[in-house]
Amino acid sequence: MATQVASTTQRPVRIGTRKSMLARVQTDIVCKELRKAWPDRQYEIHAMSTMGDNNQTTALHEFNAKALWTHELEALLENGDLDLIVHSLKDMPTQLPPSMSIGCIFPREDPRDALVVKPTFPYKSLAQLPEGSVIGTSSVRRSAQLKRLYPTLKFADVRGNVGTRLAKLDNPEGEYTALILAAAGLSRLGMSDRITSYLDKATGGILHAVGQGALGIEVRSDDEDVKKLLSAVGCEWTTRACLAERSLMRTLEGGCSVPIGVETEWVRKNGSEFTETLIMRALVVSLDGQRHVETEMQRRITSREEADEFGWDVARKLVELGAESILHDINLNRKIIEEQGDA
Ligand SMILES: NCc1[nH]cc(CCC(=O)O)c1CC(=O)O
Repeated sequence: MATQVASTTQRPVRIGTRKSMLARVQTDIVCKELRKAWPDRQYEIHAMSTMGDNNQTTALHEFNAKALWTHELEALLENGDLDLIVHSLKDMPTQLPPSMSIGCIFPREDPRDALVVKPTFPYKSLAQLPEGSVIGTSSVRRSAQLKRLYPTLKFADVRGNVGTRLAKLDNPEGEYTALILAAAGLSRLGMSDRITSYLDKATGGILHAVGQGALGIEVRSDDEDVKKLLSAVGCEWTTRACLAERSLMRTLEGGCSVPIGVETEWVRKNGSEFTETLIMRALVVSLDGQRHVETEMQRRITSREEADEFGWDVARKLVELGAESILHDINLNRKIIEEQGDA
């Protein structure tokens, strides 16, 4: 070891991630692309468990869940122990500290949500589930949209990483009939065969989370070296679509705890080639699924700034349609929960 000569005098690129299997698989994707683009650099992967991984009991929506996943890794990035962090974009707060930025966004996996039915049941879709079936999901975005469409289903929290959740579903004594999970996570883990059906606006009737299926790379805003490395590996189509989604969410001040669903789609020419026209479908729904507003808009997007502006305009449209009063009630509800928590 001592005689091994480093191929470069530059310091290694230190990549931070969480410890879950999904986080590691996603980090390997990023590391592999960086090696391909910059073979002369060295890369180190540091996987850490975070507070979000360790705390499985407190309901996710009771505090700022996004900050929970990212805070500890961000502190290491800030002080230089890490050079970049690989996140599921959906878990990244829409507002980063000024010293941090998104260096790039990687190509998106299937962004849809998926229904995963317990293997001992024959049901092939949500519509086939009997009255009172228990759906495991901790996402109010998923449960609120589904309550609206399938009022006879029941919803229960399910925590832990993807593997843990599937084990809870498969447990013969378990309470869940089915789970809702991101198709992207299952696919990256090589478990797409667990998907019973896909849920999107056209088929399952629900819209996915902002940034779902994409990987966001967080860097120090002033680190030109790492930003240059990342400029060779991102995907500009995914970046613009996701920046528009994040701008929508930021404008509506939604976090994990606010049921905002979205779908973005680049209009294709001749069935395949992307054009610069982006379609966005977006929705805000009350926690009980009783009230909702939704819209669909499309616009030509030629820069990240235009993407940002588009998201803002779609949010304004939702507000015009009445999103404000739904969001107001949700925030009120959250405040009451927090006050009870203090007591
Ligand atoms: N909140 C957990 C989380 N964060 C990212 C993914 C899946 C991968 C992705 O959406 O990019 C998941 C699991 C899930 O929602 O099923």
